[in-house]
Amino acid sequence: MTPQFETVDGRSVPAVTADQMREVDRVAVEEVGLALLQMMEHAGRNLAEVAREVADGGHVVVLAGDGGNGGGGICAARHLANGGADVTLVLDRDADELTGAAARQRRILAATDANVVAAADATQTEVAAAHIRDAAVVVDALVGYGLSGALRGTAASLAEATLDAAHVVSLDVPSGMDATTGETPGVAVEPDTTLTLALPKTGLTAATAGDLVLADIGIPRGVYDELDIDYRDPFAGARRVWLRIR
Ligand SMILES: NC(=O)C1=CN([C@@H]2O[C@H](COP(=O)(O)OP(=O)(O)OC[C@H]3O[C@@H](n4cnc5c(N)ncnc54)[C@H](O)[C@@H]3O)[C@@H](O)[C@H]2O)[C@@H](O)CC1
Ligand SMILES: [K+]
Repeated sequence: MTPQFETVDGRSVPAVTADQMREVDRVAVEEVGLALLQMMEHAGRNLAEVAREVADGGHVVVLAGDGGNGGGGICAARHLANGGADVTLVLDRDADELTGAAARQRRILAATDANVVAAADATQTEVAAAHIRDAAVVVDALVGYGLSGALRGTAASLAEATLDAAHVVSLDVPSGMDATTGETPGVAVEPDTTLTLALPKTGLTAATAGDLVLADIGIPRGVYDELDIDYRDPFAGARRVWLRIR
């Protein structure tokens, strides 16, 4: 049965599959004119605020991959560093292997004093795992709705290391979980909190998502109308709202 999502004051919020969310992003960019980096800035800012609240002055470790999910995580690392937080970014590859928006976010982050670990080999993955164990909060931005098959390689090792972390906040969906079905074909992060973007994803459940927060990334309702998604503004002027899953 597909889970039903509602705000804590009872407003129903439709859920979308990965394919539907890909279409939302496509229409937002190609037909409406939003830039990916604009939406990502809202994602990263929201994520940084949630992580900062949980960390309460402690060390924040941000795990990031090379896609849109990783880009949002690196953006959050910048906002955390700008605000004076003790933050370490852990990449699941060498920094020069990043592409697109993630590479752009990494370049901007270089102007902060955030610590960066590129977990490209076993030694660096062990360094990263030690950071994860000691962190007040770990931000999981390895993979979002772009997951293909079981989590592999360094991303899988880092996800495994989060299972012992004090508190994990996943961006959009837990890495390793299929955003549409909720299935976990291999290792997957088990977050305490999930910050999902724009609309909840159909695969999120109370058991897998932890506490669920929905973040506004600035998509106007015309995008949802174009795709026949029954959208009623859940935010009422707030940047994010808690959701209940039934
Ligand atoms: N409106 C948007 O388009 C926005 C999207 N954002 C995020 O971007 C995500 C979608 O971005 P993408 O389409 O780039 O996809 P993702 O970032 O979800 O996933 C692609 C990345 O994951 C890796 N990957 C996929 N399957 C893997 C596996 N089994 N093992 C290891 N690595 C794997 C790929 O190599 C690639 O680096 C969303 O979930 C969302 O969180 C936000 O950052 C900002 C705004
Ligand atoms: K994630």
